[in-house]
Amino acid sequence: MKTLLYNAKRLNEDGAIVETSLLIEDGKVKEIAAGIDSAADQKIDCEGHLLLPGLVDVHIHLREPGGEHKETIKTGTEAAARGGFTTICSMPNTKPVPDSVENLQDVNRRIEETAAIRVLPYASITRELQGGGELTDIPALAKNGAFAFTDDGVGIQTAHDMLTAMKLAAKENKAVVAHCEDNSIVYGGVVHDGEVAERLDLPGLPGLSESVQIARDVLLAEEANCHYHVCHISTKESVRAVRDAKAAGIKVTAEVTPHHLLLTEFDVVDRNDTNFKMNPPLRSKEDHQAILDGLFDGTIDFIATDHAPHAEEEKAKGFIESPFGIVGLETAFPLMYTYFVQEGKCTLKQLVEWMATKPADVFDLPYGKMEEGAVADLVLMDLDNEYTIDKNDFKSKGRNTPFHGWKVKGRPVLTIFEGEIVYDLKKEGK
Ligand SMILES: NC(=O)N[C@@H](CC(=O)O)C(=O)O
Ligand SMILES: [Zn+2]
Ligand SMILES: [Zn+2]
Repeated sequence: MKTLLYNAKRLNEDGAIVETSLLIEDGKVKEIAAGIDSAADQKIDCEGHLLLPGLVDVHIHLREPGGEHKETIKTGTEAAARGGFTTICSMPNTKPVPDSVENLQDVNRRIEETAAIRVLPYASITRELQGGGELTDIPALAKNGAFAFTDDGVGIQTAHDMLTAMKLAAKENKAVVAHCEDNSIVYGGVVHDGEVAERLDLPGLPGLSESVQIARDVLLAEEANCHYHVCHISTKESVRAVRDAKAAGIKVTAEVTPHHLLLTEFDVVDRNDTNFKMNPPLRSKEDHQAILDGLFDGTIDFIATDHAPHAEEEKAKGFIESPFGIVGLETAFPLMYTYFVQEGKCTLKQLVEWMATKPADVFDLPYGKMEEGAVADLVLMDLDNEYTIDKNDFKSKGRNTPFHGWKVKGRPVLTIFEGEIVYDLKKEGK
């Protein structure tokens, strides 16, 4: 089976946009060159749009099994494809938790049956995602399809448990991926512990609960010689701890979310708008500047959405009672393109590195690059397509976004996974 994508553009080595065509054969990129004139079973006119490697997101929540009213593997992967993603890694805070080989195999069976794109599932570090207590059988889970290990949603509370997990994961050449939160200094917080918490009279979540675990964990990672990856980094001190650890040669990497790059605590203005409630919370202006600096100097390696869908009735319970989390898969690229690339904060090449190449490289995945011989995971972006984000338009079941109504430019129009079309904007009649 051959597919020819013609009349397209691509980014060259220097980040310039040049004319191209691309030939797919049997699910792989066969040739990338201008004016390929080959016989093909299918020819697609790219209408001058930009071909990029399919985006990669190593931090998303699919909710299946156990939370199908929030999202399913089907709806979550359709949302991902619509957002231009072809590889996503699913977090283990499901019911049941993938904390045994049997449960992990069940997740993989479901993925095989219903996923629109590639899903690589995490297994948990602890039984039932308790952040401590009994650890899972990390060697067995590693040998049976765990992408990496995490208790995302909770922090690992003791150094002993974290060290044991890291030593086991390192032996299997797997990463430990950490939601960093020391429960002893969280104090029931729901927004950043700062000016806005006081103004809105909401309990504050101190940045220290995150950074103190990162500072601990980088030393444990050094001892265990383990790849340690920090989820959704959000504070100045956290960035400093990662920067210092990298300088010391420790195998640490970190991700940041689009919402922490685009918003601060001052965007939380309404005590009832829980679309601004997520963990970690939107932080101070100083923290925001530090994560920008960290992303630009390479301390923070890439962007991940932390797509966390919740049902509307759950999010309607107010700032104290509602669950933490917002969706992100369908808005990440347009938001980052509009508010970073278009505003001259970064180049398009940098954005593609942060959203495709680097997350794949950090986890040794053979994706995230558009090159001959690679799996044909591609996205066609219409950089001139202007529209308004509408939560009611999402393929995700989640409507919990703080970006509803934002004007954006740049939109995936066609997503190709292993050589097959998995999303086509034209079919939406847009
Ligand atoms: N980020 C969130 O606010 N929520 C996530 C959990 C998590 O990523 O910690 C969720 O599963 O809803
Ligand atoms: Zn988390
Ligand atoms: Zn998460």
